[in-house]
Amino acid sequence: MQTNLNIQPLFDTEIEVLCPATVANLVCGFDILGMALQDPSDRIRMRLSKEPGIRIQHTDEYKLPTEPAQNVAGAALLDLLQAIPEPVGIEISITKEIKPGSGLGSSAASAAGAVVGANYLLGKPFSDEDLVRFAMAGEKVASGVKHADNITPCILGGVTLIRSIFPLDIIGLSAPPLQVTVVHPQIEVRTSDARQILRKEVLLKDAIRQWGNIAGLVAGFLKEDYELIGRSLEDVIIEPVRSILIPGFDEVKQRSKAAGALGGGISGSGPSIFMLSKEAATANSIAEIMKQVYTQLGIESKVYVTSINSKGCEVRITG
Ligand SMILES: Nc1ncnc2c1ncn2[C@@H]1O[C@H](COP(=O)(O)OP(=O)(O)O)[C@@H](O)[C@H]1O
Ligand SMILES: N[C@@H](CCOP(=O)(O)O)C(=O)O
Repeated sequence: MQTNLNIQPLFDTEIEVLCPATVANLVCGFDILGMALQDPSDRIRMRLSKEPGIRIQHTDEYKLPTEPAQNVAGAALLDLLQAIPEPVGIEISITKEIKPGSGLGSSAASAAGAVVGANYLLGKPFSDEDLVRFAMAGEKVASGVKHADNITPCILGGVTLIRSIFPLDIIGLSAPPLQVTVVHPQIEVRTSDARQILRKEVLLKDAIRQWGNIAGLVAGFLKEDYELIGRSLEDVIIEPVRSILIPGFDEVKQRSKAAGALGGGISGSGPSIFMLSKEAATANSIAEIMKQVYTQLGIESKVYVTSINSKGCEVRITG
């Protein structure tokens, strides 16, 4: 518990938090790189209560657990509440547009949005780093391990690099304007499953290639060098294993690149696939290719043509 916190609870205020989807890994940066998207987003309505405890409701069809310790938002809030001296209650109602198991940071959106909202209602006693730490307790519930590559861009917006989680070291990266096309084939890949199939050891030659790509991608963002970004979007470690779980992956990637995409790959742990491009017209052509691939495979899909969200979770007073 932190004893010197300045807590000023807003008991009579109701808020809504807009929580953006995120693309983790950015192909080569497993667990360390991520970016927030303009679309889709979840919404969380929240208020404080004088009756201690966390009460969770869902207004969507996903039948997610409402028991706080099993819901990622609840787990993150339990961690946050342990850090404050006075017991308070929190009531939250979650409306998900980011389907769980999508690879678009569905779990992170709930965990991040819940702690951003609670911090606002408590008079903002916590730093962004504190909020990332609390929200990681939610990711542990969803995937079995703490990782901050979705949580951080969801809270801060933009493109972020997590140099380390213990101790937490976050670097916000500038990036040139980019169009992002995302396809979410309507199959579920749980992050916990997609982590279990990964090899535990990496060949040195693959590690060297991956380091080159991560460094190249970060340099490409900072230098606004689209060609460098494109050629660094390569993953020789995770993608060869996980792409097997995603029907149509190779075709989407190959045809999107032929249509002018800078590059792309699996979004988070999949099954969503994202592609980056410079021009809006290219992003729209890629969307058509993605739809075609999944129509031909007989798999329902949802396609988003969007861009980087620079704000992260946004709080609005509703009552
Ligand atoms: N509020 C919540 N939002 C999303 N997923 C949740 C929530 N609470 C618990 N979960 C669980 O987390 C898992 C989804 O997380 P994950 O597999 O990481 O999906 P995603 O890749 O979309 O983030 C599911 O098992 C789901 O039941
Ligand atoms: N680095 C994690 C990211 C998981 O992202 P999600 O959107 O699938 O939850 C991983 O690749 O396992």
